[in-house]
Amino acid sequence: MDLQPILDGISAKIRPHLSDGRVADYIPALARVEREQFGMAIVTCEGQTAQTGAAETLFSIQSISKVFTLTMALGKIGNNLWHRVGREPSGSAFNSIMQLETEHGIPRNPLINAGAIVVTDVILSNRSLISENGIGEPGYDAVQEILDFVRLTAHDPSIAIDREVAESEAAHGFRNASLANFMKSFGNLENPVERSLRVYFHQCAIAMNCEQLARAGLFLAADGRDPISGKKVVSAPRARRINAIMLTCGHYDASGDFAFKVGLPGKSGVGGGILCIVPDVAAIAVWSPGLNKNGNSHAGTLALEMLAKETGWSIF
Ligand SMILES: NC(=O)CC[C@H](N)C(=O)O
Repeated sequence: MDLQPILDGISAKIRPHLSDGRVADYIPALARVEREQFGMAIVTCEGQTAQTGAAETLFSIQSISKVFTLTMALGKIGNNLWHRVGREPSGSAFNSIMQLETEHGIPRNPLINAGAIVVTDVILSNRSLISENGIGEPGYDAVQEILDFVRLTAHDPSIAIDREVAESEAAHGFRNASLANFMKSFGNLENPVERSLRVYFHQCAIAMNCEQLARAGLFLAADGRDPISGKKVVSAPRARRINAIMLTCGHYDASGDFAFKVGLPGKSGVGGGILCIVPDVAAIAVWSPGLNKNGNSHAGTLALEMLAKETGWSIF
């Protein structure tokens, strides 16, 4: 299938929709991103690539980082993760605190903020790297390990953290701090709250473009093995399960709607990006900063809907 004309067509059709939605404004670094931007990139399991629009413009991956940290945490503690975080859709906003009280500090799933903070805590407690003098700021190593993992899967060592975004996440992260403190009170965080939050804020602030993101997610489309390098990232059953969680939980309280419209596992972030997996076929990344009321990219979702329709790609 020739993907380039399909992407070019979507790019033209999406234009009138780029002014819909609102750019995330909880931190200044995201609030000043120009809304009318759109980029999309596809990498197939056979190594074919196609891209359109601002596919090389860096954006803040935000919650899309939760897919990479989930993969890492499962690699470290396997199914023990499920004692500390569930795998059910939450049906509520990404930063909701409500369910945590009735569910005793166990977040519904790893792709909402509370769940991702637990996942971060697992990474912190099970770091592979030890700082040079062994007594350095322990959080530093976990941040570096997450960044290294993303660089490895994307095959791009230039990927970096936007320090300004990371700092303002911390300066404005009152809601995330409440989630973390609440979970700590139930004994579901092993590390000091500030340390887990620091790592979480830094993973959200990783800056990537659509090309890099699609490449980084490709192992999830190919049974956990990077089909281009041949390197195994996770086992096939694990890749299948990460995809299942993306499908059911990747768009917060709009996960059902995304499955209905697009029919593929996907993970969104408030930076306007979405990573989408077509099992056995391709990984797709789309970016447009205008968000719908659920905090998911408005034009990005629409573009994926168009792509699914035109290619027939769906898991259903
Ligand atoms: N949905 C998101 O992308 C949320 C990430 C954001 N940094 C937060 O923690 O609130």
